[in-house]
Amino acid sequence: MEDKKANIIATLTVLSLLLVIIAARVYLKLSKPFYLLAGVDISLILAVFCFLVIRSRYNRERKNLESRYISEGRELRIEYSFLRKVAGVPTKFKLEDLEEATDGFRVQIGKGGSGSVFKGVLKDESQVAVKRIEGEEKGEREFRSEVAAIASVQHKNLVRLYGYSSANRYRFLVYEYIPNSSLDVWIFPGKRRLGVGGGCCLTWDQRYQVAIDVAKALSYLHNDCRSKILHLDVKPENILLDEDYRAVVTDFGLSKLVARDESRVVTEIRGTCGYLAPEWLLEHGISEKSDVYSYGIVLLEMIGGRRSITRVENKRTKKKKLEYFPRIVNQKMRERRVMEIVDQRLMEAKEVDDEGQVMKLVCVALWCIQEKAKNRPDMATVIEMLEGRVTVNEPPDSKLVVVDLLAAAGGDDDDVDDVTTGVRRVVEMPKLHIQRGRHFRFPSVCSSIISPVSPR
Ligand SMILES: Nc1ncnc2c1ncn2[C@@H]1O[C@H](COP(=O)(O)OP(=O)(O)OP(=O)(O)O)[C@@H](O)[C@H]1O
Repeated sequence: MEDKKANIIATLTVLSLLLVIIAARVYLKLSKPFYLLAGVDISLILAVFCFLVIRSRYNRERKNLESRYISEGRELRIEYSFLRKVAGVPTKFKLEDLEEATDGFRVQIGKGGSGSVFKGVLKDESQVAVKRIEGEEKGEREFRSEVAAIASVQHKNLVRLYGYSSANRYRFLVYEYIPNSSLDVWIFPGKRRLGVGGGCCLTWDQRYQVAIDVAKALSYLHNDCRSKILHLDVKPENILLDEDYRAVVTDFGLSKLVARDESRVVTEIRGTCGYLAPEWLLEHGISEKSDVYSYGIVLLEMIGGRRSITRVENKRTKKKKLEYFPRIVNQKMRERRVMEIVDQRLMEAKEVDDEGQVMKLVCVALWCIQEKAKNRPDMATVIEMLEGRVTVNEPPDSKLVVVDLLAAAGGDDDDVDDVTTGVRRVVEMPKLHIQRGRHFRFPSVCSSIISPVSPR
């Protein structure tokens, strides 16, 4: 605008100076005053030209410099945000940023125990999943532990936290977006992806790879971080699949940071029924082996394409009772009939021909769900087993009584939906007392469901 103004003034000045010369020529003829005036006029016109040339050069250079600074600034900003991402420093977002990114929280891609998850796109075009934590006190606790735990971790099989926001009554966590939903929709028939449809089935090889990926993520959390991180909510809903169907573990809402030298911690019961290790009930304190247990249950669910606990109806009495899949697997493994427990859809598609590999996965799973935590392998050993560097021996026989009890503790005959759907429900757990002679006293809610209780 200023440039234009200056150009107009310069042009008008030149024109008026030319007019002065013409007028002088008419009135003064070729007299001495005319030459004097013409000389002054021409010098002024030349001065205006020089001013215009210098000014335009100056402007050009200024513009060049400006655009260089802008692009350098942008590069710096990109570099800064890249470094933040690489260093894993979560950004504090404004609520308006998240509203804009999610288009007013329009596309919901998930719902869990602590809130809803929405799809969004940030200004730098990265796709994100924005988790809106709902609920007052519980939400605050989960929010804090999630930020604390995940802010410091960097592993390709663990979800990345881009940032967070704490505005009004909601708190938000902003994660990288993982496109292929969670493992449950890929292994359990009939499960649907929110807003996308359903009926998906992961191949055997993909399942085996997912088993290795999750083991690596957990091993990293247990062994390679500054503090030991216990996830404490390992289940198919918290295992996301990326574009190549590789696993990315998410949801650190229940996780716990533990000092390296602490072998066990005592904490209130948290987790999802069906995936809780027996030590939660026995009140001995929990450890990373509690994650190993939940992982073992997930392995069994991947092999069988079914939940570890299902509700079955007695054809004769029409009474519903809970069926416990790990016990069936244990029995089939001892009878060397492991192929009978493999997901029927995979068998029909003739996808699984390596019985040895099935046997290996079953044995690893049964090792992981050993009732005594010390008998379970650590996650690093599980990786070695799955990748074939360590021989997998047959696990000791186990009645799985305590485990069965824990599974059942989430619901009784009329109310078992939560235990059979993987929805987190931290129930008032029945206290299990160890009496002399090592008998267990079972509370009434469970006594009708569990199978033979024997002194152990
Ligand atoms: N980063 C992500 N990318 C894509 N989808 C996601 C992402 N995070 C979560 N989801 C979807 O949202 C669902 C619920 O997420 P999440 O498990 O973190 O919520 P939650 O409230 O903590 O659940 P819960 O506490 O019951 O385990 C997931 O099962 C998944 O389908």
